[in-house]
Amino acid sequence: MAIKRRKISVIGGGFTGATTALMVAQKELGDVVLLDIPQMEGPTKGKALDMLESTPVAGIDSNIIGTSNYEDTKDSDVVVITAGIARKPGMSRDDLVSTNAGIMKAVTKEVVKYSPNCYIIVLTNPADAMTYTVFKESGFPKNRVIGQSGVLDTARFRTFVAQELNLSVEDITGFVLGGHGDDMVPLIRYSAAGGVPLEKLIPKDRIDAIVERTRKGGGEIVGLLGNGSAYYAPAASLTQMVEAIIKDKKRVIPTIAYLEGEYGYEDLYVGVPTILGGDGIEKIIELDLTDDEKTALAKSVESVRSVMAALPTT
Ligand SMILES: NC(=O)c1ccc[n+]([C@@H]2O[C@H](COP(=O)([O-])OP(=O)(O)OC[C@H]3O[C@@H](n4cnc5c(N)ncnc54)[C@H](O)[C@@H]3O)[C@@H](O)[C@H]2O)c1
Ligand SMILES: O=C(O)C[C@H](O)C(=O)O
Repeated sequence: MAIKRRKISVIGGGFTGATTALMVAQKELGDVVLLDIPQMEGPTKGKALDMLESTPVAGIDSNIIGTSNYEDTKDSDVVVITAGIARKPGMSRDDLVSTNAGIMKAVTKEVVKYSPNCYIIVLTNPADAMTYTVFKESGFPKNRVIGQSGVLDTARFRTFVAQELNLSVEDITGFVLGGHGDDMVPLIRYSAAGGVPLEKLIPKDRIDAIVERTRKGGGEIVGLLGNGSAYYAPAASLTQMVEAIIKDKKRVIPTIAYLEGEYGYEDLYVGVPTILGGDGIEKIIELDLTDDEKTALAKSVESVRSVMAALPTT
């Protein structure tokens, strides 16, 4: 049988969706379908065509189409959900919960109908609660519903550490645990520059400042943009996750994963280190935490649970 290209659908053709479609295509991970609501069909088709016309210049053989018809997403290998509203200055991600939960339910029904075997990556905020909503609505096994926050939060942390030390971003590693909110938990003990623990390289007050900036990293961009939220780094993060699945890379990266007892929590989607490969979340890595880290994680989990309590019940 002929080998076919992979198919990646991106639901929501706004800032993050369109940027993700382009980045995924630029890595030749497969053919890309960008879908938005019928009222946005023209702009969605226009963005996709514009991207497609960049492919000869870039030397890329990925087809890219824009649509509002879910039939075009049929048999996707990976579906990325970015549909929904984004916050504006003065809002928290949690303010988006009821609107976006409704959108998640509607979108998930269609995604599952046309791609019953796909892997779903959820970006829409509040991301932990939205990933949970998609999981419940899809009926998929937990390894096939994955949320994005940790790659982005860790990327922000790595950026700030690299700036602080004037070192290559490539050599900085880190992990951010917990919910995608202002009380996320950057794990300093597991962060390093070229293998050297950060605590040996950066004074405590500077580390604390970097942790604080990382926690508020989304808000920093929202404040600067004035009308929307970050999309380049989020799209790059989604692209890394799509690549990990499509190429079965078995990357050790933080994702929003469903916990069934890991870290002491049940029936909850929250950010933890995972192995992401050809079967989605193949493993959750349980790190030993100090009492302080456990307390910080508990506080972050509490925030996620309070957002989940606001999820519509029907
Ligand atoms: N988890 C993260 O790290 C992270 C990072 C960035 C953005 N986000 C979130 O991702 C979401 C999208 O952000 P954005 O900047 O792309 O916003 P955006 O407003 O630019 O795009 C959202 C798009 O979704 C579309 N949409 C709305 N309802 C839809 C539906 N039912 N079906 C299909 N499409 C629909 C809109 O028409 C719009 O084009 C927001 O909720 C934002 O907060 C999360
Ligand atoms: O901050 C936001 O609202 C968007 C996203 O979650 C981010 O962290 O950039």
